Amino acid sequence: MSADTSPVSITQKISHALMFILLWLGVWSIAQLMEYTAHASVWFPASGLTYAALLVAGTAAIVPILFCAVVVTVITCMQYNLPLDFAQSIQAGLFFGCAHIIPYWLGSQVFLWAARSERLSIPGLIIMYIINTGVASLGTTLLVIYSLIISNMMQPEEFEQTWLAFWIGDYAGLLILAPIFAAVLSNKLADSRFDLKRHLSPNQTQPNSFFLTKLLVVTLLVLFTVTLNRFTQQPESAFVIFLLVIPHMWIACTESALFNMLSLTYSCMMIALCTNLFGLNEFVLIYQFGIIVIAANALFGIAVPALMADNEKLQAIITIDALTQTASRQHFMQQAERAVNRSLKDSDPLCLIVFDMDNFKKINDTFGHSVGDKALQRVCKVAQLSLRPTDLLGRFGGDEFVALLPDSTIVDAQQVAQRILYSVNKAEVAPGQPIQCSFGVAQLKRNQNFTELFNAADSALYKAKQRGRNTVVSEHGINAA
Ligand SMILES: Nc1nc2c(ncn2[C@@H]2O[C@H](COP(=O)(O)OP(=O)(O)OP(=O)(O)O)[C@@H](O)[C@H]2O)c(=O)[nH]1
Repeated sequence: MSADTSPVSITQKISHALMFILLWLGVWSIAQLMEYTAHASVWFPASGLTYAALLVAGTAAIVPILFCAVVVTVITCMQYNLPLDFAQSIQAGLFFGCAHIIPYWLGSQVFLWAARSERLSIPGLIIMYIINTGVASLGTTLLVIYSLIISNMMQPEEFEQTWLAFWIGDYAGLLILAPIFAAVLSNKLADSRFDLKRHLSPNQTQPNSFFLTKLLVVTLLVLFTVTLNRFTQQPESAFVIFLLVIPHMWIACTESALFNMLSLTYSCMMIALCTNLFGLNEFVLIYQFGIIVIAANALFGIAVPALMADNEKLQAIITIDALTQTASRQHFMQQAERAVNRSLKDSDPLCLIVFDMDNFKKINDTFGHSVGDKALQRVCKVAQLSLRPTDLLGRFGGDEFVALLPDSTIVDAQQVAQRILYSVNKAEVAPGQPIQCSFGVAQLKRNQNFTELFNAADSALYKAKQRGRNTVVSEHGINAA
């Protein structure tokens, strides 16, 4: 068995490693296009890929990334004509690889632990992610610069002017791209250790309306900022880029997490390319900070649709009885109190029917709880068919139900109760075993409140039980015809 499966898993591992290598080198080449000074890009997408790969694939991602680190170091040595021979550049590549991987490995494992423990809410997890990636990218920055210095690829005095741009570039790549790469990789890998979809509400694969308009606003704002900055050559005009927070919050609050991240990637690519094209290297740190602030804000926005969906679920739990899909006791009481006030104010009649299944305990004991549950559901379905859309059916607990009938007199309500009883009797728990119910009906009087109305209907129900069950009794003790 293992002889059969191990070659497949080795093949899979090799194909995953090749995928990491191709993806990483591709992403690194894109970053090269956006490099505005030696060793520093406006943002560094490869950092996002490294973090995501370590998060999703764990140690399996280390060797391919290390290999890529060596390859890009050899290329960089040639690109900058650095005085390193081949063996030295390989050694420098290994140093760079370790310095790049170790902090991201630690950061991703801490994040994985937090996500798996499920102790943090989505906003909590996002805060944790923003801090975690910030610290990890700072750690990587310091270690990588140190590795470049000891490998003679960078002079110690270059540290001061490089570290901040280096850090922010890595941080931006991480903040924006790691979630996208994590989603792509966890889809591709069968043994993924992290599934982003579990933590966010299921992603829509289609954008919502006006998505293109939102992107157009983003595009115009970036173009406006870089044009203004180009003409004025003043740092003040570069700060206009922070206004991107507005369209990105609009996108974050109205689009799924996927389109939120894609639009952020689009903005960052645009900013990086435009600052290059418009020759704004002097102000690039402002743009980098703009990217970080916009991305961190938009990440919080991801939580909004998820929180709204959670809220809707909670609202449904509070207002609807899970078994019968009728109004919960709490919701029914709220609605009934409002209806009572309205009825008293407008002098409109209002009635309440309280009904309870007969010998329900026996049904449970004889046929089991699940048959009992089905009987409860059946009674509600049948009752609902006899009610108007303006009536409200609720479950007060166990096998006791209530129906509120606005604009109905006691005669109307008795007829409705009779109709329900008739339909309920036609339903069977088992062949030859019809469901039976007892009903109490009452009409609201002047100066009564809901509790008094309920007590009147409930004591009518008590009489119905005393009179042999399976009948309708009104508050005056009269059996309905
Ligand atoms: N299957 C099921 N049983 C429930 C549920 N909630 C309460 N019960 C049962 O409903 C039964 C209600 O029993 P009783 O209050 O004695 O009422 P009854 O047997 O209908 O007797 P009468 O009302 O006097 O006719 C209890 O056995 C509860 O365990 C539920 O959600 N599902």
